Amino acid sequence: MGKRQHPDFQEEVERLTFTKKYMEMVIQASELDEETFKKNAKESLEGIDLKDSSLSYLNMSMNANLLQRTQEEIRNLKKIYNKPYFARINFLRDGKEVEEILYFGKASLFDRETQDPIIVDWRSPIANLYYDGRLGEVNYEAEGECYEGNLSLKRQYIIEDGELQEIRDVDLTTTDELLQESLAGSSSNRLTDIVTTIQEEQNRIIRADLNKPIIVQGAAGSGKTTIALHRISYFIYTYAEQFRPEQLMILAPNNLFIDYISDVLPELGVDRILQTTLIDYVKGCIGKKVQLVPPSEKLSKFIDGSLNNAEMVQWISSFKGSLELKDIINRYLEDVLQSIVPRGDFYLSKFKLYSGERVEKLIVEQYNYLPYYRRLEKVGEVLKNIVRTEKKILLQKVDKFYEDKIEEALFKLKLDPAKRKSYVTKAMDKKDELMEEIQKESRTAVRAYLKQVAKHDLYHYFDELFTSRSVLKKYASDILDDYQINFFCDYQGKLRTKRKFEVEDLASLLYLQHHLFGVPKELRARNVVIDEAQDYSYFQLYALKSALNTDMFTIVGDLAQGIHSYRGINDWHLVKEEIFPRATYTTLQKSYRTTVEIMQVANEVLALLPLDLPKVEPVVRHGTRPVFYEWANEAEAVELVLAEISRLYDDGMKTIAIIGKTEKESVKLEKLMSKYGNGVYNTQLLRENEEINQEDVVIVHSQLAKGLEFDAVLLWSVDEVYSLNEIELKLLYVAMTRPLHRLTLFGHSPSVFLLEHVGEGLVEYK
Ligand SMILES: Nc1ncnc2c1ncn2[C@@H]1O[C@H](COP(=O)(O)OP(=O)(O)OP(=O)(O)O)[C@@H](O)[C@H]1O
Repeated sequence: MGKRQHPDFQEEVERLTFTKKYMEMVIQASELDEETFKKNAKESLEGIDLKDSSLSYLNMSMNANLLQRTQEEIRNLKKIYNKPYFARINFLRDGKEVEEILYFGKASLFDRETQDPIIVDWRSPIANLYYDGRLGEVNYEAEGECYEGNLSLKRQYIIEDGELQEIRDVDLTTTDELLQESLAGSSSNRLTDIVTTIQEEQNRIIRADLNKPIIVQGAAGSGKTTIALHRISYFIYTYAEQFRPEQLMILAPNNLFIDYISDVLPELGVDRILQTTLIDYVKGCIGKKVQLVPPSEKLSKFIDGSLNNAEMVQWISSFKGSLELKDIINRYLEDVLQSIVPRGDFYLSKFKLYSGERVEKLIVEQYNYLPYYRRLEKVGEVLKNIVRTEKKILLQKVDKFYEDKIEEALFKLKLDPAKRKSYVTKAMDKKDELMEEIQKESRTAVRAYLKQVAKHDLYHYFDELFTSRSVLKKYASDILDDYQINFFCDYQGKLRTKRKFEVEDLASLLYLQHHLFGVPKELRARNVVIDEAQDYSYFQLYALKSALNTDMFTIVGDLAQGIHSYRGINDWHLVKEEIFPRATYTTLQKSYRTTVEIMQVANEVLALLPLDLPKVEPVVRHGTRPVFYEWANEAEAVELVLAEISRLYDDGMKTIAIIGKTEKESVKLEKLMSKYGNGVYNTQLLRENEEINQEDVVIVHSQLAKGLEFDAVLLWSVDEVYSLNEIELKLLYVAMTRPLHRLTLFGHSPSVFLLEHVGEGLVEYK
């Protein structure tokens, strides 16, 4: 059927026109409301009644809320005006006679008089029928109730610039048509929203119980990042009343990645959420400079074999991320806690105001929900209050005591006049002295009492535990042997001399910071999304959970891409059992990014990994086989690369990346391109804190390419070859799974990409 020959096409054009008109009207009316609210705000500010401020403030804040909501409504409607909806369903509820016709879009719009929905938000419960339901008998849940009925139509719309281009009815056979088209499109170096084509398995994750953590092991290109972002959007929609977007946080692997996902969040109606990296987050929590050894340095050294004592360095990296280290720190913290309990009772002058035992109880038990140093502050506050109230009573008592004595001397005791005089003077002096002492000490007693506790900064504690062999041994002797303890302390000692930390240390730093000093309120997110979570360590996840005091995490990752597995996670079940016992664990096996031909080759590399992961199933989309070009010298290699880039552009590829194995290799590739490339194509050597320039051919190393995607990828090996060890296999797998459409390999022999392990006929050799 031709594009516009659908029998309902005209009717749908009319519906679209109506919807747009209605939106215009609502926008206009809301803009008028906006003016009124603004005027009200101005008037209530001018006429603020200082005597009756509570009522005025109440009015003002109500008005401000209305203004904010109206502005948001206007913003949302304007945003979707050119594409108000993308799908429709016809649903006959059981027991009803008239079908509901519902249009789904990225925001909702209701008829202002009847409250009937004109557009239904894709995140509303009933939208499940579109994503989940086949035609026929279906049901959906809303607010704990299950609604059943019959779904007779699922229709998709292609609307561009506010004009209806095409409509498609989705039945059992054609469900994937729009998905196919959307995947066949071009990558813009930017992640996009997928609300129109969210698949059933993805929808389940987006809408999985929002009150529980979720762990997703997803194949390369299965939509993990995309889904995690859609889940945030769904969360904010569902809990709009309880959560502000600022209370949500995304932890991304680097700033390049944050830039890569930055377009999709506003598209999904989520823009004020905290987006950061683990490194920046921990720095923010500590509030100090943390000088890190460049995180990729160790990986590069592992790869090029330049590490001394690699086995022990590997051990130390994984130990720093283990929950055993957390146990050791816990033991140490118990002693730290004892060390901050002031010794002895609290006195004001010679009067005991509070027993040491009670102070200890406050610190160890009563305030155990607070960081240690906050507990001390609290004790300070308690003692100050006591001083404030007790001081008056004490002064009165002292006054009375000496006045009684004086009176006795003057009127009751039989003393000779000289003695009496001296007695009275002494008593008066003593009284003055004591009262003055009480007055004076009342200002200093608390400070003096707490001063006995030696205070230190975070690094002191970190160093004390990790660089002193005797201290570490005290807490770790049943976990580590002497050789390990000595190695650990020496290793940390060297880092301390350089005043540096490793990325692996972030877990301990955050954990100690949380227990000793606490994390700033604005950084205590209530819901967290972690992407590329396979690169985190168990302890990092544990420390984050403790510091944030919530287990509301969405954790997505792929063990097959765990290039930092020497320090990261190897087993999601351990994460679930030991850190997030309430979590739901789920897997995504389908890849939406890559063509069947490319995925077949990547799957062969995956099979070489010592991991128990099933093959990735590409969504059926065919392309050309990956091609291998053999070169004899560097100049020839560049020539071949340039010719391929030209072909790729001719074939309509928009974003192209050349991926080198390591950072060093990609620097070399950039040099070769500028030496022999005659400036035919602009290249951009990608670094961590850069934005991708879409027009340029991007040169990037495999580790940094993780998470990104391009229309076409050229793997180019000059000096560096991929070998069969686990890290390098993972790097190769990551690199091979970046393209949407085309993969070309350049090397001086097929074995540099381990192609001898790839089944015959899967790669074309030139
Ligand atoms: N349901 C879908 N409809 C359309 N496109 C989709 C769908 N799911 C995923 N995609 C696309 O597939 C590509 C891969 O998605 P994404 O980057 O989220 O995957 P990932 O699992 O995070 O990948 P990786 O682990 O390799 O980084 C993106 O271009 C995304 O837009």
